[in-house]
Amino acid sequence: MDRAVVAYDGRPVLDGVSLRVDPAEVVAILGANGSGKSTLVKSALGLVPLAKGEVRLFGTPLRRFRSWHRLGYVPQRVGAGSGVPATVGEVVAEGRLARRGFLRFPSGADKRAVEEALTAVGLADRAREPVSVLSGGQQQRVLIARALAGAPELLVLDEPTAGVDAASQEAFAACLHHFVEQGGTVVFVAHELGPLRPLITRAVVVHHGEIIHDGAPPEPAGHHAEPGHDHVHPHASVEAPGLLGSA
Ligand SMILES: Nc1ncnc2c1ncn2[C@@H]1O[C@H](COP(=O)(O)OP(=O)(O)OP(=O)(O)O)[C@@H](O)[C@H]1O
Repeated sequence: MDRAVVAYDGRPVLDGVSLRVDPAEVVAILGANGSGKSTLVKSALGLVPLAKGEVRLFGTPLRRFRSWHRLGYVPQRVGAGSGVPATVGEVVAEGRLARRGFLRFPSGADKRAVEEALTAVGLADRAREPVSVLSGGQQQRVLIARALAGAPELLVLDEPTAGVDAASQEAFAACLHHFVEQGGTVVFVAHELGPLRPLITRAVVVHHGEIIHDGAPPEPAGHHAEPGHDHVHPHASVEAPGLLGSA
């Protein structure tokens, strides 16, 4: 994306942001609440219009981009179980639609892709259950499986681990690791890196609609690593000055 400007009701929320992601990168988009992280990701996918600037996906200007099967998107905190009752397997199968077209019945390859995606997130045995009976973290894993089922090259996730139980966070980290090993590219929004920290190759910190750091992941503050430090500072690692190195 090049000099992207996004405004809601005339109020700028992204202020001329330029960002390029190359194949095989694992990029964490960090920043405080309301800094513009979700808006950055959504505008990069054409879900929010740009007031100025340009977005290219896989080198193609957004308005001409049609290869949506090349990317998988997991939105922020949308309960997979909200609204229509659906089973885990049905939700994940939606992830195949961009590949198979809406009017054809699922092929053997579609069914295998759904099974593999559910296995990757550790929910293979839950396919026939209604999504609504799963925990929040498990529902988030269902959405990740839905994105993986389309066999994307690029996975974009908005706060995949926010409010997610530890087991789901670990399952997600393992599945991301596998995806990256297979040559996948990942961009995700996060408040805390947690078990994802070892996977990321680059951190982009957004502050008031601008990128204020792009490079090495910020180190956790020293005292946070001390045993016995148990109270939570969700944004401390990205808000505290001096944690971002010399950038
Ligand atoms: N659809 C919208 N209409 C109006 N204002 C919006 C809309 N979406 C987001 N905003 C505002 O734009 C700013 C940036 O929001 P955004 O969701 O991009 O931030 P964020 O960094 O992802 O925050 P969070 O960590 O809380 O998800 C916030 O002030 C938010 O209130």
